[in-house]
Amino acid sequence: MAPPDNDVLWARSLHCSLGGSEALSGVSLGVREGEILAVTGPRGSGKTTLLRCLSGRLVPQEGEVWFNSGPVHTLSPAQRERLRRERFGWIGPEPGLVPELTGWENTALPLLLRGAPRRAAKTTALEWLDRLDAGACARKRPRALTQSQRQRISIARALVTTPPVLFADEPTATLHRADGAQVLRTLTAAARSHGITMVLATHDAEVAALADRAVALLDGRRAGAVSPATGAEGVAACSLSV
Ligand SMILES: Nc1ncnc2c1ncn2[C@@H]1O[C@H](COP(=O)(O)OP(=O)(O)OP(=O)(O)O)[C@@H](O)[C@H]1O
Repeated sequence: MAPPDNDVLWARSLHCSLGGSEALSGVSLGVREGEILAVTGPRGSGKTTLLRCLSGRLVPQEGEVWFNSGPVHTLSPAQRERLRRERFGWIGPEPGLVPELTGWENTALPLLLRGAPRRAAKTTALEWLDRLDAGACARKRPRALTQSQRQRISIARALVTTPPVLFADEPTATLHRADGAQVLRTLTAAARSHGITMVLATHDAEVAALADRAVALLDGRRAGAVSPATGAEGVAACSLSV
C-alpha cells in the first residue's frame, strides 16, 4: 500500500519488541509536511520507540515506515544512516555534546561533517546559537556550561542544517519549567519559520499544546484504538491522523 501524497512521514502498523516487552503494538500515523506533531503518553508508552522507528534508528519487527513516498524500513543500515544524516535532525533529552569541542564547534559539527567550509559553518552555527540565546556559549566547552546551555547547543546543532524533519524526544525534560518553555517556543518558532516538519515526543500537556496536532500512545498503541492493530485499523488510524 502506498502512503498518502500529503504525508512527509507515514507509518503503518508498527510492531516493535524490546527486551521481551512489546514497545509498539500496531501503531499507524501520518505526518504532514511542515506540521508539528506531538506524540504524547505516559512514561513507557512507546514514544521514544516510535520516534526511533520513524527516523530509521530502529527497524520495527513488523510494519512500514515511509519518508517522502520512499520506504525506510527496507533500506540497508548504510542507507538509513545516510538518510538520518542528510534529511533528519534529532534532539534527545540529554545534550550529548562532544566534550573536547567548543559550543560553536559542537553546533557546526553536522555542517563540518558534510564538508562545509569552516568559516561558513561557524557563521551559521553562531546565528543559531544567538537565536537560542546561547551566543555567550560559543567559545566555551560543555563542562563550563549549565545543563540548559548545553541543551540549547544540542538544539542549535539539530537545526543548523535546517533538516526537512526534526525529531525531538522530550527536548526540555531536563530544564527548569520556565527555561524549558522559552526553549520550546524558540524551537517551534524556528521549525515553523523554516518549514521544518517536527515530531515531538512529550508526556507534558503544556508542551504538546505548542504542536499543531497530537497523537496519544498508551502501552504501545494509539490511545483510543478500538481494536488490535491490523492492516485495516492502520488505515483507519492514518485517515484519522491526516
Ligand atoms: N532498550 C530497551 N530494552 C528493553 N526494553 C525497552 C528498551 N527501550 C524501551 N523499552 C521498553 O519499551 C517500552 C516503551 O519504551 P519507550 O522508551 O519507547 O517509552 P516512552 O513513552 O518514550 O517512555 P519515556 O517517557 O520514559 O521515555 C517500555 O516498556 C520500555 O521499558
